[in-house]
Amino acid sequence: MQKEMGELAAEQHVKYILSVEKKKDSFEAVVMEHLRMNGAYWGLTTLDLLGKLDAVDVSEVVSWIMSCQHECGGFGGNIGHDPHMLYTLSAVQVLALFDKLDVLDIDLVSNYIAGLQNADGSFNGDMWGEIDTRFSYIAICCLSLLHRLEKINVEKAVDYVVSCKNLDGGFGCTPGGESHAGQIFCCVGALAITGSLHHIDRDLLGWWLCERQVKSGGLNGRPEKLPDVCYSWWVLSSLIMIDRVHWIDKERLVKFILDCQDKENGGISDRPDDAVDVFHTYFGVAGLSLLEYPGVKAIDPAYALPVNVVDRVLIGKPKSS
Ligand SMILES: CN(C(=O)[C@H](Cc1cnc[nH]1)NC(=O)OCc1ccccc1)[C@@H](Cc1ccccc1)C(=O)N[C@@H](Cc1ccc(O)cc1)C(=O)NO
Ligand SMILES: [Zn+2]
Repeated sequence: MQKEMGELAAEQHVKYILSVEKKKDSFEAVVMEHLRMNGAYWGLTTLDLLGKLDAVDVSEVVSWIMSCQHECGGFGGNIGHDPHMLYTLSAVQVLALFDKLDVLDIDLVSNYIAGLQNADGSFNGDMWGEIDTRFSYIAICCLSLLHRLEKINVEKAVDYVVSCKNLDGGFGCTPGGESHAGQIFCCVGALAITGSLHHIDRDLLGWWLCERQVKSGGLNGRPEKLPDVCYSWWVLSSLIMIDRVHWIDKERLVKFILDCQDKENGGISDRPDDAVDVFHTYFGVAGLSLLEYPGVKAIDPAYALPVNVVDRVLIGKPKSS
């Protein structure tokens, strides 16, 4: 039956995610081939948020993930692809989802990440040396999940992130870089995980963030830009971490996300009537989770993983025998 506008077509989105996992020759699969490790994280976290992670073959996914690991400890975006921070975090996050972190040589992976820190506290994305606050977040999030934060200089890592704070209260990818919602998520997330949120002016940054909401209810990434579902994550998770989420209209944002669904074939697009993809399906469902939408599991705004997964990994529970 035709669902009225304001409903999450959860079963359709589950079917869509499972279909993308299967199709190897689709346009999306080819375009995203080098990002396949990220795609696994987006798709599988969506399934878990919708309570359907048991629909996948764990051992098949785990062996594929491990076949992407290099002897240096880092993971590539697909089999045979060069290792990079981006894919290493996604691999760790997926293994955490499955409660399979014990398949990892934890010290090998954490030495790979720690080896990418520079003297000024910043991080390179890989051996080619691109520096970006994205990689500060990835290093801190990953090492926190692996209980190996002591392998890096956390104080210098925090100092570098703070050095990227702008006069508008936001953060850029390097010192002096323009404020952008994605970079703000990375910097706020890194500070949240290291217990360093006191460096943030919550009202100033909260104002910049709540100004991202446009009349349609959607959020954009920078002033004057179009709204985009993935910013429902980058902006919203940042607002929640600094306790200013009440400054936006949550109902209208829910409506914007629901309007971006393809309710027949499943999937969520960046804005209404655009083509759906796994990336925006994940960030749409994750956004609804942050908005406490019924039927969606709670997600942790800093770790971008279901709360029950974060609790299990950080607090740890005796492994079920
Ligand atoms: C690499 N990438 C992006 O650059 C997206 C593109 C986009 C989607 N909607 C609007 N633009 N942008 C993006 O993730 O921006 C958020 C962001 C920017 C900087 C830092 C962190 C997050 C997306 C993939 C994508 C490409 C093209 C179209 C859809 C998805 C992506 O992998 N984003 C990564 C974060 C990221 C962002 C930028 C990068 O250069 C690399 C990685 C992520 O979300 N990991 O979980
Ligand atoms: Zn987007």
